[in-house]
Amino acid sequence: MSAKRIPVVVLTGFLGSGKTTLLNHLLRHRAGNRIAVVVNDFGAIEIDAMTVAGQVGSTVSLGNGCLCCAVDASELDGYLERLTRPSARIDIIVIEASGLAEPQELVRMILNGDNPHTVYGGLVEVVDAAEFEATRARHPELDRHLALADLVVLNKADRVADPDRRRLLATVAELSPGTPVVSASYGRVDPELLFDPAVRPDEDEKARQLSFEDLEERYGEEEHGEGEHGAHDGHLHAAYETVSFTADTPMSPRRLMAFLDSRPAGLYRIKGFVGFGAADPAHRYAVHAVGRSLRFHPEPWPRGGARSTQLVLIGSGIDGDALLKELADCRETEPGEAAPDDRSMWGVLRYVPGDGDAEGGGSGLVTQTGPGPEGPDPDPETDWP
Ligand SMILES: Nc1nc2c(ncn2[C@@H]2O[C@H](COP(=O)(O)OP(=O)(O)OP(=O)(O)O)[C@@H](O)[C@H]2O)c(=O)[nH]1
Repeated sequence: MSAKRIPVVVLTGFLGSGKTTLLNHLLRHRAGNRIAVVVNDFGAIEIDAMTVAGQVGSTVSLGNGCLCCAVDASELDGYLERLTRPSARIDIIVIEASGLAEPQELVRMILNGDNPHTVYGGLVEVVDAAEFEATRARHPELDRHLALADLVVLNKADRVADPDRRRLLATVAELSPGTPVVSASYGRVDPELLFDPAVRPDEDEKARQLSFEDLEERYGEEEHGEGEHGAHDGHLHAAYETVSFTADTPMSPRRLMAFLDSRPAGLYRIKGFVGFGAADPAHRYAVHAVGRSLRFHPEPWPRGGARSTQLVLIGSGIDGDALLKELADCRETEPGEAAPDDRSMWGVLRYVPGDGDAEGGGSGLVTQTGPGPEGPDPDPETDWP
């Protein structure tokens, strides 16, 4: 059998490190390669799948739950089987793991799969340069994620000063000796790093990458100890709770900003889309909170879909029900409560990145509608009010 085997690359990294951003960059610069994407969202609403969808023909979503603990690995096997049919003409498959996934479990699933048309294409670990040290202090297990990586992308380089970036590069090099590390902003890495045959494992390169046996040796029993959370003990997601919020009534910009300003420290990640009704009828606002940073990206509403707000909140030690109630209270109480010409959107617009801070082609940024915020625009990434 001489049919080419399709590399399956696993893209991992802690919550909000920039995996979807990097993936979208790759999809925009794929140099003729046909890429299939498997997205593993954590949360009942598949925000990541929605963000990637539209960029690529073959996006499949594995839905709610952590792929690393998929009891039913056959769902992934089924997708891989479909994606590797010759009629799909796929050159490379990228699995974007949830921000709480255990990379070794994913790698194990791929190495252990019996699909003769795929080959493990390596693990890309995305690191958030601005959050890395604090995240590592909370989750020392991230060190071993780095140790497994075939390529580390130190992302959000724009958010750290050069000496800090150099220190981080040195730390990553120590944790993952011999692994190539590139720093990037908005995931803008050279796609060749993933697609180049030099990175693709072929028969001779097996020695360089992990084998199933290596994994079993390193992580075999230790990862599967049964405890309070069953087989998930020690997994990042065991400590996190995810809640999903949907509203068909527009959100009040003022009340939503008050909610975001006072969000609890444990609420590490918020992502989704917000509709502000009459305050900006033409756009929905993609929202991303990662740690204390907050961003809104206005984009035209997709045609034909319902104009609803959809948010996923992920945190540790959070009271999910209370947060959902608070969010429900952020809905407009009267239709058209926030008008386009009042100042209600100013709080939101402070967190829309400026031109010099775009993610590059196709990020969907638009110019601000209505009057801009007064005074100089603070750096929305660092200036938490
Ligand atoms: N300043 C800055 N922001 C970035 C960079 N890369 C990504 N972001 C922003 O970080 C936020 C999270 O990015 P995503 O790509 O959604 O992160 P993710 O890892 O897919 O998130 P999860 O799937 O929730 O784990 C978004 O607001 C991005 O625009 C970067 O290099 N610099």
